[in-house]
Amino acid sequence: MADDGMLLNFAISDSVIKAEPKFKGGTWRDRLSAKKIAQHRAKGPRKDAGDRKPPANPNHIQVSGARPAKRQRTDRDHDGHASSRDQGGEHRKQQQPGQARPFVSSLFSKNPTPKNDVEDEPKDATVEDAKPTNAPLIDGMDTFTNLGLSPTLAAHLLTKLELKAPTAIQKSSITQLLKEECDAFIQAETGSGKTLAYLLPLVQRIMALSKAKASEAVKRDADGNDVSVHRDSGLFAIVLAPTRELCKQISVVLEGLLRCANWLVAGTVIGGEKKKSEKARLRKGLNILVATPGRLADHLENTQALDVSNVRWLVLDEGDRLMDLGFEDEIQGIVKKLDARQRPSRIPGVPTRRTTILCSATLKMNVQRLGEISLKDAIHIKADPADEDEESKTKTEEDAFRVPAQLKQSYAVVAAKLRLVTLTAFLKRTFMRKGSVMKAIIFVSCADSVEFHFEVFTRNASERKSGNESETSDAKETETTKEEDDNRHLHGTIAPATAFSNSSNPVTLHKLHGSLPQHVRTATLNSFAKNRNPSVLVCTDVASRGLDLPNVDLVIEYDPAFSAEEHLHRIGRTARVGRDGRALIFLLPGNEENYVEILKRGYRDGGKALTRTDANDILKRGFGGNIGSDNVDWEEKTTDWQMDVERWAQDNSEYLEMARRAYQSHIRAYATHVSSERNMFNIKELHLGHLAKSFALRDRPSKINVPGLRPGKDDAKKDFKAERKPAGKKGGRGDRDGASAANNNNDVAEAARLMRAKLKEHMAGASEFNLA
Ligand SMILES: Nc1ncnc2c1ncn2[C@@H]1O[C@H](COP(=O)(O)OP(=O)(O)OP(=O)(O)O)[C@@H](O)[C@H]1O
Repeated sequence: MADDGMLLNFAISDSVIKAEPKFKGGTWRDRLSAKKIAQHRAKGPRKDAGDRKPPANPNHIQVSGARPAKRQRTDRDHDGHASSRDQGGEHRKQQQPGQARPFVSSLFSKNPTPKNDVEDEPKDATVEDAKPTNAPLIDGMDTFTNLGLSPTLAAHLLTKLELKAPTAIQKSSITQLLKEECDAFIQAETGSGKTLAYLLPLVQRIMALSKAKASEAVKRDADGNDVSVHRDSGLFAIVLAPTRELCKQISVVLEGLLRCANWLVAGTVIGGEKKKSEKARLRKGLNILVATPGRLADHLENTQALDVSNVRWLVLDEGDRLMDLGFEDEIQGIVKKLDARQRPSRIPGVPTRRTTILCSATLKMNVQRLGEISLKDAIHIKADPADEDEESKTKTEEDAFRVPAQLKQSYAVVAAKLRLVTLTAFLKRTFMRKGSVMKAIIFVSCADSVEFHFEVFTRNASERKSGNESETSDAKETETTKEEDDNRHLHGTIAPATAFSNSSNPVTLHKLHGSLPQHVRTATLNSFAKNRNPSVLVCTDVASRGLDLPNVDLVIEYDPAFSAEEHLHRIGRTARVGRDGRALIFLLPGNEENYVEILKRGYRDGGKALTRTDANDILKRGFGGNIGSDNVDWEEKTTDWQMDVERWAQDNSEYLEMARRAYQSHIRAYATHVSSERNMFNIKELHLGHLAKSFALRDRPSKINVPGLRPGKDDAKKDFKAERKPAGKKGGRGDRDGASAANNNNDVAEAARLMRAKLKEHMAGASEFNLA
C-alpha cells in the first residue's frame, strides 16, 4: 500500500450523524487501518493530560492561527512517483469555494541529488577500529604515583574513585604543573579527563601547604601565628566555568578528591540561590572556589568577605565557551582585581606568583584571546607531545581540534523532504535489537524543534499502530524509576519513544532545552544519565558542552552545529575516556556537502574514520525493506509513515502550531551559523517547501509566516526557495535556545550575537545538574 490518502479526508464534522463509515477497497489491512483512524478521530485527538503539559512555546514564536486541514491535491510526478492523491483513494472532503488546495508532494520525487556520488565514498563497513586516544594509559608504566602525586592522593584515586591510571593529558599536566610554576594552556580532546588534569596538581599543591591536619596541634610560626591550613586560612584557588551545570560538575569531582584532605574546603558561587547564603559561605571560609564569571565578578565588587589576597591558582575551564558566551569583560575584570589584591601570604610554601591555567578542547581565535588576557609565558600542555611539533605546522584555527580517534563518524546526505523519515528510520534500525545502543543524543537546532520532534516520536501507541500494523507499543512495559515517573507526569519531558520502540526493545525519549525551567532540566538530565534502559535525549546545544553523561553510544546531529567547534563538543558526548562511540550528521545535498572537509579535519589520519552512510540504505533498513532487493516496499512504508505524521499534525491545531513554530525557528536558527561556515549553510539555498515536509507541514512556506523571510513573487511556484534578501525588522526569539533571529543578511552576525546572549542568559539561569 502506498499513501492511504483516502484516510486524510475522513474528518467527520460534528454536525453530521456519526454513522460508521463503510470501508471498501484496498487490502483488509488498509480497511482495518482506516477504521481505526476513523474511530480515533471520532474520539478526538490524544489528550493524555496526566502525562503531558500542553505543548510549550519555548521560542515564543507567533504563528498564524491554525487552519482547518485542507484536502490534498495529488499528482503523479514526472518521475512516476505517486504523490498523495492517487496513492490511496479518492475519498475527499468537500472543498470550500476559494479554498486553496495544499499540495501534498511525494517524498521521493524532485529531490536534489547529492553533488558527490555515494559510490565514491568509503562505506561504514571498511572502517578499522582505531586505538582510543583519550583512554587511561594501561601500559602499567604510568601510575599516578609515578607522576609525582602524593601517596595519599594516589591511593585515594585508586581505592575510592577507582581510577587506576592517568589519561595522556593527565600524565602531561600532572608532570609539568607539579614541576613548574608557570601558566599553562591545557588542550585535549573531549572526554580525556581534563577536569582531573588541572584539579590533581592543584589539590596536591594545596594539600602540600599543610603539613598538619586539622586534628593535629596548631602549627605556629616564629611570631606565634597559626600557620596550619584550614578552611579560613585563605582562598588559594578559583576555578571559573561558563555554566552552573559545569561548575556543579567540577565541584562534585573536587569534593570527591578532597575527601582525602578533609581539612580543606571547597565551595561554589554560581547564582541560583540567594546572594546572602553565598556570602555566608564565603565568610565561613573556603580554600577552593568554583564559580561562574558573572557571579564571581559580582562578589568581587560587593562582598567584603571575599578575600582574594591568597589566590595563587586561577583555572579557566571550557575557555572557548567562556568566550563564546561573552565573558571576556568579566574575566578581564576578575584578573585585574586578583592582580591588584594579591598580597604575600603568611602561610609557608604559598607561591609568590599566581599560576593561571586555561583549559579547552579547541584552540580557536577566541581562546587565544582569552590566553592573551589571562596568561603570562604559558606552556602549552597537550596529551601527545608529538602534537607539539605538528602544531607549528598547522597553525590554522580549523586544524586546532581533534576528535577522539576511536569515534566513528558518518554523514548522510539527506534531501530536505526526507529528513524526518530518514531520522526515524535510523532510530528504528538503531533500536531494532536490544543491546547495541543504550543511549543516544539527538541534537537539533532550536527549542521549538526539540518540542516538535519529541511530540512526533512519542505519539501514542494507538495512533502509531494504525500507521504501521507490524509495530507494537511497549510503552507500558518499560521499567520506570520514580524520578522518570515524576518527569513523565509532572514535567512531560520523558515519554516512551513509540516511533522507534519495538516489543523487544522499548526506548524512552527525553527532551532538553534552555527554555525549560531549571529544575526540569536538572531532573530530566539526571534521569537520562541514570536510566539503565535504552534511552534517547533530543536536545539543543544546551547539552553539548562539558557535560559528562555516562555511556552515550551514539550522537546524531540532525541539524549541524552552528560552528565546527560546537560540533566537536556535541560529538564529544560519546567516545569518552577510551569508550567506543558513533556519530552521524545529516547534511543537505548541495553546499552542505562541503562540510565533510571540515569533519575530516578532526582526524589525524585525514578522516578514515569518517564514512558516508547512504540515505536510501537508512530508509530501506529502517522501514523494513531489504537493501539488496529491488522491491520498493520501503518507499511505500516510508510514505505511509510520513502521511501518518502529516495527518496527525493536520488533525490537531496544537500539534500543527507546534510544527509551524518548529519550522520557523529552525529557519531562523539556520541563519546563525558562524560567518566562516555560512557558505555551506546558506539560508538562501534552503528549499523551504521541501523543508516544511520534514516538519510534517503541508502549507506553502509563504503561508507559514516566517518572520524575516518575506514571501516573494514566486510564492505560487512549487519550487519555493528562500527569499534572496531575507528582510523585515521584526525580531523573534526562535533560534536555537530562544534567541532572536536574523532578519536580513546584515543582521545575521547580530542574530548570532543575540543568540549567544540568549544562550548565556539561559545558562546563567541554570542551576546545578547534580550528575554525580
Ligand atoms: N584517569 C581516569 N581513568 C578513568 N576515568 C577517568 C580518568 N580521568 C577522568 N575520568 C572520567 O572521565 C570522564 C570525563 O572526564 P572530564 O569530564 O574531565 O573530561 P573532559 O576532557 O573535561 O571532557 P569535555 O572536553 O567534554 O569537557 C569523567 O567521568 C571522569 O570521571
